[in-house]
Amino acid sequence: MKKKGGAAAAITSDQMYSIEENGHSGIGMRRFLMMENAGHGISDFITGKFKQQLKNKKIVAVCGTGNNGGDGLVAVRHLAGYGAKTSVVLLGSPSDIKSEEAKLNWGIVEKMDSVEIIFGKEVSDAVRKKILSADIILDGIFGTGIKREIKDPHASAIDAINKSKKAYVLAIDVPSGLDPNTGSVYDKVVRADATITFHRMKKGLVTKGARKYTGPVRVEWIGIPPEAERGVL
Ligand SMILES: NC(=O)C1=CN([C@@H]2O[C@H](COP(=O)(O)OP(=O)(O)OC[C@H]3O[C@@H](n4cnc5c(N)ncnc54)[C@H](O)[C@@H]3O)[C@@H](O)[C@H]2O)[C@H](O)CC1
Ligand SMILES: [K+]
Repeated sequence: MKKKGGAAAAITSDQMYSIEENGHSGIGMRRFLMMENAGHGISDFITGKFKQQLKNKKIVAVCGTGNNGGDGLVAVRHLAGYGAKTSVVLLGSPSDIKSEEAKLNWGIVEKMDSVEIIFGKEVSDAVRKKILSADIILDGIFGTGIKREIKDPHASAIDAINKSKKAYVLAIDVPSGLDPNTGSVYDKVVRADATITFHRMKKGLVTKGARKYTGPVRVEWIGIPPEAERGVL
């Protein structure tokens, strides 16, 4: 019998997108629900790791404008409820946010006084300081959607995360900069303390050498019915 969660069960990003689409369009398990489960899974991981002792802990979600960033937005919303000092750094402008589900979650955090929001197309000194002073960093820059060379502001954000000496860094789905299919590094990559990946293990996370970027990897089921895998796996 093949071991679930190991290399044998790992899937590609294309397979993941097909499963997601089958779940969304075929079964009606909508993407915003998947994102909610992903974000709650991240929050649950952090509350478990810190034994719910999050009062006044500085948590910074560094988010791109794709759905990896959207997962980060959901996570900070949950974590704000535990008394953490939560911030979102959006690498881009709110009008660049791509999907409906990520826009929906941006609209919510925008209305929360308990979440500080910083956005822009450059990593300013203030943003760098914010990242360096964090106790916990959620890396939501790139997930399965990564393509092409990494430039600023993403490159500087990855550098700032890697410079942090004290923060616990949790990679959302994939450490940003790691190819989810091959495990090769684009130009730079987040060095995470742990990674939480969704639905199934991704091939790139179990390649030789990936572990130094991923840390231990947890696979989190996000409510996509197993039936959505029919015809894909
Ligand atoms: N089924 C699931 O597992 C779910 C996963 N979720 C999360 O969604 C991401 C994938 O989201 P997507 O929007 O497709 O891609 P990314 O967020 O990874 O990509 C961001 C965005 O950035 C663009 N881009 C790619 N490479 C670069 C680059 N080098 N420089 C600048 N910009 C770049 C790209 O075009 C994208 O638009 C997955 O990892 C999960 O975290 C969902 O929440 C729900 C279900
Ligand atoms: K990521």
